[in-house]
Amino acid sequence: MANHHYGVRAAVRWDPAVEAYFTACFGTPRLAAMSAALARPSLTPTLRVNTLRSNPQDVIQKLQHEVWKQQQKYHHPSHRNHHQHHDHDTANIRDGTRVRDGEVASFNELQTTATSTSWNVPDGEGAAALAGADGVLPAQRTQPPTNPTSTTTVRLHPRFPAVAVLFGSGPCDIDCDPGLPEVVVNRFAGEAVLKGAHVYAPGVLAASGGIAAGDLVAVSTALERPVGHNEGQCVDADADESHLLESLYLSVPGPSGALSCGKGLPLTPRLAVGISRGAKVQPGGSVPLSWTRQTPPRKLQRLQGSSPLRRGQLRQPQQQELRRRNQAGGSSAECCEGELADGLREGAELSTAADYIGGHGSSSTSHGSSSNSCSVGNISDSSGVLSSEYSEPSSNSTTSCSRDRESSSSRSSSSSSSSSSSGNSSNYGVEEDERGNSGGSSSRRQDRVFLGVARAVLGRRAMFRAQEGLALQMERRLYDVPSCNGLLRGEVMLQALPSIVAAQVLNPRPGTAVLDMCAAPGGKTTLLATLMSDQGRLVALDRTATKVAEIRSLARDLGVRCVEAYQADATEAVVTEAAAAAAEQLTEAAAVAAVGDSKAVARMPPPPQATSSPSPPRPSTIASAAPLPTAPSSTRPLSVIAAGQLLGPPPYPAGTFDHILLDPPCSALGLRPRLLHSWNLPQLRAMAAYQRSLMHTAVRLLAPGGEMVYCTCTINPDENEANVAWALDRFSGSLRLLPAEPLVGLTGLTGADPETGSRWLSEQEAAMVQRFDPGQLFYERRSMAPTATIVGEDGGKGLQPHKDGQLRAARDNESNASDPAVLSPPPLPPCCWSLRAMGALPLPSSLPPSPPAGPMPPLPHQQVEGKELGSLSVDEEDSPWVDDVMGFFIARFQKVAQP
Ligand SMILES: C[S@@+](CC[C@H](N)C(=O)[O-])C[C@H]1O[C@@H](n2cnc3c(N)ncnc32)[C@H](O)[C@@H]1O
Repeated sequence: MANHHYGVRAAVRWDPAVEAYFTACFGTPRLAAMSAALARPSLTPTLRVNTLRSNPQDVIQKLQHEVWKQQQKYHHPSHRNHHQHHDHDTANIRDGTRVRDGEVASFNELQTTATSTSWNVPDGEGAAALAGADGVLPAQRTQPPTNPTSTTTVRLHPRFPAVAVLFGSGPCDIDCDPGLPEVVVNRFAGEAVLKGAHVYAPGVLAASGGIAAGDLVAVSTALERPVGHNEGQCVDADADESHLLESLYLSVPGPSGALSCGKGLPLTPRLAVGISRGAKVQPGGSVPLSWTRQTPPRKLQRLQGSSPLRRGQLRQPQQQELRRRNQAGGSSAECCEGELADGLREGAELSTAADYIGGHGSSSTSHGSSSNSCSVGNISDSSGVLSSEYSEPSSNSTTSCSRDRESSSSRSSSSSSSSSSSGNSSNYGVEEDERGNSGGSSSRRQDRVFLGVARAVLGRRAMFRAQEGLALQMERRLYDVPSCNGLLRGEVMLQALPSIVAAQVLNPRPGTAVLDMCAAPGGKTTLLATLMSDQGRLVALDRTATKVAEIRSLARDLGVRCVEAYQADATEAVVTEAAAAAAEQLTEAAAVAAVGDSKAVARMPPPPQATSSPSPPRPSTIASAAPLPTAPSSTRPLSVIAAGQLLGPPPYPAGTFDHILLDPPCSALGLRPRLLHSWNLPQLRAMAAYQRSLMHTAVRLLAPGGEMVYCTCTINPDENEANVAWALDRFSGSLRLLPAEPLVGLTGLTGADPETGSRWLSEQEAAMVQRFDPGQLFYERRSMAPTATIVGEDGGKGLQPHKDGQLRAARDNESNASDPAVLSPPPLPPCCWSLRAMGALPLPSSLPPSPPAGPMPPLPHQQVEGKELGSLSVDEEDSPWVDDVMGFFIARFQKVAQP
C-alpha cells in the first residue's frame, strides 16, 4: 500500500513542553486519544439548518441528494472517461493505483463491523491508550467491509433536530504503485486536503520530474521540523491558527530587547519544512532539504550576478515588488518564487520563500545569519481562497529573538516538562544533524504523511509557476469526508456541533439585547439570531474590519436582520466609570466634553427600561448543594428592544446586555485536522490572560440577572477551567456558574494546574461546564454504560446532586424520587439519551446503512420505520449515535450583582 511507504501520522505533534504539560493535565491515555483525533478530520461533520428559511426535513432530503450527486459525479463513467483510461472503481487500475474491493467504507459501515483487527495504523503509537488513541476510531479498527464504493449518509441529529450530520469514512486503504510520480505539499495544504479540499498551486512544494497534466500522482505532506540553533529568524509558527493575533506576525523588541509579538506573546522558535519550493522528488521518494545546500544552483547564481544572494535574501527590487503585491492583497509567497523561478530549470532549488514555517502557510526566507527576511503566508483553503501575510522583521529582532528564545525556554524548563529549550532540535521527536538541523539531509517518504492519490491539473513546471488555481484534483483520499463548501447556501451552514451547543446554551430570548463580543465570522452570531427568532438586537463585535464584513455578509446570506456588526476592540466596549459618572452628574455638553464621545453619552443612563414581564426561570438539571445566591433572573425584567431600534456601536454603559457570548480568540488546539501545533507554554499562558481581559469587560457589560456563555475551541485547561475558576473568584458574589445546558460534552477538569498550582474546578463546578474532547461522544441508552455519568430525560434520572453535595449519575435501578436533595432534570425530547462519559465505551451496535450507489437513495429504512422525534424519525430501539467532535469548552455564568 502506498500508505505503507509513508509514515502515516497517527497524532498531532506538540511542542514538547506543551505535551508534557498536557500529559500532566490529562494523563497519557486521554492526551493520546485527543492527539490522535486531532490529526484526522471529523468523520461526522455537521451542518446547521437555517430554520429561518428552511425546514430541516426538507433540507435533509436535499442534502442527501447533493451528496449523492457528488458521489455520482465521482463514480460516474463519464467522469472516469474524462481522465482517460483511469478506472478508479475497479480492483486494478492501469496507471498504478488500486482501490481494492471493500477497502473504502463509510463510517457507518465500519461501525457495524465487530472485529478489532488493527487496520492501517502504525504499530505501537498510543497502543495502550484509550480507544481511538492510535488515530482510528474504535469502530474503524476493523477489517475493511465489503462495499467497494464510498457513500455518505446524511441524517438529522437525534438530539438537535436542526443539525444535519454527514458521515464520512476513513482512513481508507489506498493501494498505489510506489513508482507513481509524487507531489509533496506544505502542511497547510495537507491539512486542508484531509478536510476534503483539493490542492492549489501555492501549496505544492516538490514534485517528481516530468509530471504532465492528467497524470495520476501520489500526494503527501511534509511537516516542519526545528531548524538549527543558530538560525537567526524567529517566526511565530501558529499565528494564523489562533485566528486572532494578527499582531503575532509583528516582531516587536520589548524594552528589555527581548523579542515578542504585538500582544506581548513570545515568539516560537523556528520550525521549517526544509523543502524548497520547486524541489524535485527523487526516484524512491526522497527530497533534498534546503539546508543541505551551501550554494545556490548555478543558474540562480547567474541570475544573481556577481554577488550571490545569501539564503533568504531577495534583491531590493524583488523585495519591494513582493511587499507591494502583498500589501495590495495579492498573492503570495510564490510571487517571489515566480520571479526567481522564471527561466530556472525544473527542479532547481530556490532559496526564497521556500520554507513553510508554522501558521497557515507562513514561510520564512531567513537562513543562516541573514537578518533580512520576508515572511509570507499563504492559505489555500478548501474554497481555494488565498490570503497572505508579509512581514519583514528588523535586523535587531534577529539578535533579540535568540534572547527571547532563551528566556522562553527557561520558563518552559521550569515546567513539569522534561524537555529542553523549545528551540532545540531534539524537540518534536526528530534527530539533529551535525549542523543542528533536524531530520538529516532529505525528506524521506516515511517522514511525510500520505494524503491520497490525485490527478495533476497542471504539469510540473506550471505547478511552480502558477500563483493561484488548482494544481491537483484529489481522487482518492485517506479520509473520505464530503465537501460541504457552498452546499445549499443560505439554507445550511457548516458548523461544528460544539459551536451549535454553545449558542444553544446561551439561548437568548427574542426581543432582548444580546452581545457577541468576538463574533467573526458570525457562525454563532447567526445561530443566536435564529434562536431569538430574529427579534431584539444582537450586537456583533470584532476587532478586524474585514471580518466584520464577513459577519454582515453571512447574516445577509442567512436572512438574519437583528444583527448589528461593528468593528471594535471588545476590551474597550464598556463605558468607563469616569465617563458614566460624568454622564450622570454633568450636563450633556459637559459629559461629552469629559467623555469625548457624544454617541456614547447619548446611550448612557437612564438604564434600560424594565417594561417586560418577568422572564420565567430556566429549568435546571443541577442544583448546587451549597445555597446559591438568589437568582435574580426570575425577577429581573429583560430589555425590550423595539423593532428597528439600534443599539449602535460601542462603548456601552455597564449592564446593557441581557445575554453575552464570549467566544474569545484562543489557541484553537481543538481544531482538526492538525498535524502539528507549535504553541509554546508562555504563549498559551499569555492567551489565557488575554481572555481574562475580555471576561472582565463582559462581566461589566452584562445586566444583573443576565447570562454569559464563555467558550473556546481549545483543549488547554488554562484557557478553560482555569479561566472559569478565575472569573468565579475574581467576581465572587457577582457571578455564579450555571449548568451549561443542554449538557452534551464531558465534565470539566477538577483539581489544579500542575505547573502553577492555580485552581481549576470543584466537582460541582466541573459538572456544570462542558468539555468536548476531540474524538467522539457517544449517545447511548443509559443502560449501555452503567458506570458513566448520564444526563437523562425521562423518569427524573440524570446528573443529579446528592445529599452529600456530590453530583451523581442516577442509574436506572436507583430511585431518587424520594430524595429531597434531587431536583428533576428538564425534559428532553423523547427518545434521546446523552452520555457524558470518558474513555472506552461499548460500541454502538449499528448506524443507518449507507445508501447504495445508483439512483437517489431513499432515507435509511430505520428512519422511516422509527419513532417520530419532531421532524426527525429515529429508530426507537436501536439508534446509538456517535459524534466525532472537535475540542471545545463551554461554561455558562449568571451575573447576580454588579461587581
Ligand atoms: C474564536 S473567533 C470567534 C468565532 C465566532 N464566534 C464564530 O463562531 O464564528 C475569535 C474572534 O475574536 C476576534 N477578536 C480578537 N480580539 C478581539 C478583541 N479584542 N475585540 C473583538 N474581537 C476580537 C478575532 O478577530 C476573531 O474573529
